[in-house]
Amino acid sequence: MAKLISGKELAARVKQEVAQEVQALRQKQITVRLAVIIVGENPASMTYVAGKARDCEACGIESDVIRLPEQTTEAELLERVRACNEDPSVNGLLVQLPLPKHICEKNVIDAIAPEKDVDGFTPVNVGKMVIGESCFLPCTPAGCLEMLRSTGLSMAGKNAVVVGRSNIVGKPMALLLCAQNATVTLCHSRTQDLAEICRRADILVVAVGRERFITGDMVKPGAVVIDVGINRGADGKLHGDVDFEAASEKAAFITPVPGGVGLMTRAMLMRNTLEAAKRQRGQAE
Ligand SMILES: Nc1nc(=O)c2c([nH]1)NC[C@@H]1CN(c3ccc(C(=O)N[C@@H](CCC(=O)O)C(=O)O)cc3)C=[N+]21
Repeated sequence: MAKLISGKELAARVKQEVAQEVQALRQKQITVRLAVIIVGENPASMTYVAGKARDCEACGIESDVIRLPEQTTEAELLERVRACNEDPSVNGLLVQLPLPKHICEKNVIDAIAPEKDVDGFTPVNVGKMVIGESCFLPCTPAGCLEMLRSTGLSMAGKNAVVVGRSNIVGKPMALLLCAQNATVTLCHSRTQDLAEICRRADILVVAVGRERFITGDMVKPGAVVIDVGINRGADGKLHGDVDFEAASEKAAFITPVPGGVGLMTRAMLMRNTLEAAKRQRGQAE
């Protein structure tokens, strides 16, 4: 039976550390602030943004949620982004994705000042990550890495399989695992013999967005399984991409959904926001 990697416990620990540092900064009259821009009323996005605002409060980080209507034009949104870039009281800035179809996500991400890009989505931060320079790591893969570290197992030389090649999760996850000296295989919708490849994985990270995509027979006995999926099932509940019950019988460690990677994503955002404030402060001095 697999041990559970609790996103709840790990995220609480990270947030506790962030809260302590934020408090120490406050004693020096330094505040930490995150601006979150959300366009439209996608219910999932609204839930995530509410969660981020709650985490900010728990960490003593000031949060500004800027809610814009669905019909907001790209030019109007870009103007908001620029205003946040120029506002010295804003340390971290993120624009919740997905954006309405009439807005080009690339143009919006490109407009975010890299030093405030706490999502790690701008080309500058992505490029730095690729070459191993200090940067803001994207929150979801960074959270997965923390969960892997929490097992105490070494990643060096292990077979790591990442299923899903999105810019936000799969691709950066593969790079981070590579930096940990794992042997990485990045799989996607065109991969042949996916089950075969998954069965060789000592570390299996899944981010495809399909309920029960990974079945029990695809999990190697003793593997560490990280489930990034968040799917609203026909039962109205949240499910990951992994058949949790079946995979639990094989894996040594597994993350739950809910209560797993999602909570760590938010905790990493808090850490990045604190880091942004410290770096900007360092620049000002
Ligand atoms: N610019 C941008 N940055 C993001 O970081 C970003 C984004 N856009 N778009 C969407 C994805 C998704 N994401 C999640 C964050 C928290 C939970 C989370 O807290 N999940 C809880 C449950 C939440 C619920 O009840 O729905 C859990 O898994 O236990 C999930 C998903 C951030 N994303």
